[in-house]
Amino acid sequence: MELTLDFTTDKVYDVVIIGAGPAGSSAAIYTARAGLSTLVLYRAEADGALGVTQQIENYPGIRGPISGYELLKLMREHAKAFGAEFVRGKVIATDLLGEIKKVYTIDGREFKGRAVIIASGAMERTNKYKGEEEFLGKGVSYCGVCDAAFFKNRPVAVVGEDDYALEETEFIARFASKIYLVVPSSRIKAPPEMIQEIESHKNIEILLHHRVLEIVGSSLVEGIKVQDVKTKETKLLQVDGVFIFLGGNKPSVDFLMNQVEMTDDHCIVVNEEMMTSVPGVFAAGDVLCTNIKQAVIAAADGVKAALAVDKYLNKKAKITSQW
Ligand SMILES: Cc1cc2nc3c(=O)[nH]c(=O)nc-3n(C[C@H](O)[C@H](O)[C@H](O)COP(=O)(O)OP(=O)(O)OC[C@H]3O[C@@H](n4cnc5c(N)ncnc54)[C@H](O)[C@@H]3O)c2cc1C
Repeated sequence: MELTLDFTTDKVYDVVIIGAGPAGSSAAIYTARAGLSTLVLYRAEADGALGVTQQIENYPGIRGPISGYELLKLMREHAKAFGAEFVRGKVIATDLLGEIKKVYTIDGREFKGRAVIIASGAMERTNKYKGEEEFLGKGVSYCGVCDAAFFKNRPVAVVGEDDYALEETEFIARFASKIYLVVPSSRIKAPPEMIQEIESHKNIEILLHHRVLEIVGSSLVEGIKVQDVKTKETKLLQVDGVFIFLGGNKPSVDFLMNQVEMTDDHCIVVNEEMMTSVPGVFAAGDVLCTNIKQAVIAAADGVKAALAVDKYLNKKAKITSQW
C-alpha cells in the first residue's frame, strides 16, 4: 500500500477523467479504445461507492458475488489494456473555462486535458465536527501527504473507516509517534490485507465504533473527545493533530469551484450528451444525482460521456456508436 505521487507530466491529454469508479473507468475504456489519450485521476484504490461495497451480484456478466473493489479492478484493467493511464491524486481545484482544461491535485500537481469527464461520485461529507472548522489549519487536516511531516514524533488522531483513510494513515505513520485511528462504524470498509497491515503497526491504536464528539484546544489542537458507541464511555485523546478522511452522500464537486452549472443540492446539470454548461466538460455517474444509484447505470453514463467527448474533440456532427 503505497501512495503514487511521483507521476508528473506536461502532456496535454485528450481527456482527463476525474474518478475511477464505474462511471470513470467505463468512460476510460471507450475513450482509450477510440484512440484518445486518456488519464484517469482517482483518490484511493478501493474508494468511492463501488469501492467500499462488500458484495455485488447484479452487475451484468459478473455473476458474483464479488466485492465492489474486485469488480472495479476488472474495469480498470480493461481500460488500461486499451492504453488508459490511471494515476492516484485527490483533485482539489480545476480551471475549466479555457480550451485546455487544467486539473490540480492536493499534492500540487497539474494535469491538462482538451476535455474533462467528472465522475467523482457522491460521497462527500455534509456535517462537520464541533471544533473542526475552528482548528482547520491549526491541527485539523484533510491531507496526510501535505501535513503529516508537521507532526513528526507527535501524537495524532485519524478519523476514517475505508481504504482511503487507511492509505493516508499508513503515510502519516511514517511521521507521527502515535496514531489513534478513530473508526465511526463497527468495521473498517477496506480489503482484509490492508486492515492487517494497519493492525501490524505498533504505533497505531484502532478505536472501532467510536464517534467524534469534539476537537478541542486553545490556539492549536490539543485533543479529540470520542465516545464508544456501545459502552457510551467518553475519553479525551491528547493529540496535536486530527486528520479527517470520511465520506457522506453529497456530490464530490468542490474542485469545480462553481465553474459548471449545478442544482441547489450540488448535482451537476448535463444535457442529453452528458455535457455540462462548460464546453468540453462532461459528467457521469452518481455526481449527477440520478435517482437510481447503480453501478451499471453509472457505467452507462460514463460510456455516453466518452462517446460525447469523441464527438466534441473530433468535431463530429453527431455521436457515433463504437463497434
Ligand atoms: C454501500 C453501497 C452498496 C451498493 N451496492 C450496489 C449494488 O449491489 N449494485 C449496484 O449496481 N450498485 C450498488 N451501489 C451503487 C454504486 O456503487 C454506485 O451507484 C456507483 O459506484 C457510482 O459510480 P460512480 O463512478 O459515479 O462513483 P463512485 O463509485 O463513487 O466513484 C467515484 C470515484 O471518484 C473518485 N473521487 C472522488 N472525489 C475525488 C477527488 N476529489 N479527486 C479524485 N478522485 C476523486 C473516487 O476515488 C472514485 O474513484 C452501492 C453503493 C453503496 C454506497
